[in-house]
Amino acid sequence: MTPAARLQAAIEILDEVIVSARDDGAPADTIVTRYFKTRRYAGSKDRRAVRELVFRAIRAVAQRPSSGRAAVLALAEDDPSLNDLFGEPRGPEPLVDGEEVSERGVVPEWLGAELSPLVEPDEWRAMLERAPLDLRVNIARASREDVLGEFEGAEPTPLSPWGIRLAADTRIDEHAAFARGLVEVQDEGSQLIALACDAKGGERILDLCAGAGGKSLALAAAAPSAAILATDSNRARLSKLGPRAERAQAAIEVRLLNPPNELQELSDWRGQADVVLVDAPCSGSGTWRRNPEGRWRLTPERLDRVVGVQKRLLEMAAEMVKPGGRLVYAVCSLLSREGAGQIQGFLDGHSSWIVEETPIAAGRLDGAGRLLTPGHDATDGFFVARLVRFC
Ligand SMILES: C[S@@+](CC[C@H](N)C(=O)[O-])C[C@H]1O[C@@H](n2cnc3c(N)ncnc32)[C@H](O)[C@@H]1O
Repeated sequence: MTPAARLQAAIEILDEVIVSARDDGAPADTIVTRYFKTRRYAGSKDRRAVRELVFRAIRAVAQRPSSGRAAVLALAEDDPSLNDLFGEPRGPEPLVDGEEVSERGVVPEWLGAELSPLVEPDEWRAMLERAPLDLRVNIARASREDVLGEFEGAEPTPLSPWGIRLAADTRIDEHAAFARGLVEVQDEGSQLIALACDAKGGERILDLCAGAGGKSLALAAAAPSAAILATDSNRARLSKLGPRAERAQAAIEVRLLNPPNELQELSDWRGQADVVLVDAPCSGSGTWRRNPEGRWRLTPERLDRVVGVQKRLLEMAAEMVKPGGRLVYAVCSLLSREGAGQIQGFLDGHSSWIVEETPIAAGRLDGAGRLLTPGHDATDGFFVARLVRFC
């Protein structure tokens, strides 16, 4: 493909990404892969170059653009050589005076006021920088030092005692240590959320929003004799946990929940849990460095909806904790309403809970919890708070 044809392909893909972001459809990565399934003439260099263009355009524009072309024109403001490709054979249509160019930026304008006051504009750029590849060592089966030696160029992560860091594009799915269940891909920030639970052997631990089980597996590695129940309302995500647990040789019970019946479905855990982790669905604003088009998906209505779900999940989780037990609430978000605001609301309505300092040496205090940010901690962005039920 010529450079002009690659640019045209990027514009076509971006058009699809825009529709998908509006309709809550497939992620950009999937759309890129799908696009090339029907275009066998494109070689691996073409695919890589087009993918790179698509993601550079997504990173350049904060708010969902009107078209792929408008997004690419925003990118061309940083890289004027792209303008020369318009009107070339197989390239995009020639440029027209006064054409719409999307506004460049990091944070959508309407969302700026929602960010935690800790996230000052000088650290916004870091929210879009490429993340390294972090692995969590399965400390039930190997030490970090042993596993470090198995990966060339690996460094220990600075904040999590379980993590090792590799270059962003390292492939590990065929690595022997991965196949043997000694490592899992997990951002250092996610590892710190599991650390905040301080899981101990013999405890009953409920991971209420377990998804594909990344944090359940970390909890099982930290406390192999704990009784861990991983639940989620998404069957597809939860079904990934079984094979991962098998590879890690971790004993984790899995249960699919069917909203709005979660309380009945968890009746055997009511008031029984030593720890409940609520890794709640959220805006994902802490993970834009991995999913930059998350900015295009978010709307005020979607944010309101997810804040409502978080509140409901917190209420439900509180029912499961036994007196003296702890509730760890986390969101991969940098928005106050989902983090510090959500916990303040909970504390205002529940007098039998107290805040406990999270046992992680990272982040900054944000209300009743801690905030990890890409700019300050070089992790994905997370809010985490730990509450204890005293009666
Ligand atoms: C942030 S993700 C969890 C990520 C996961 N803990 C991990 O470490 O990979 C939030 C999860 O909450 C789940 N969820 C949403 N509503 C739920 C409900 N009512 N009950 C249980 N899980 C729910 C979603 O399906 C999603 O998998």
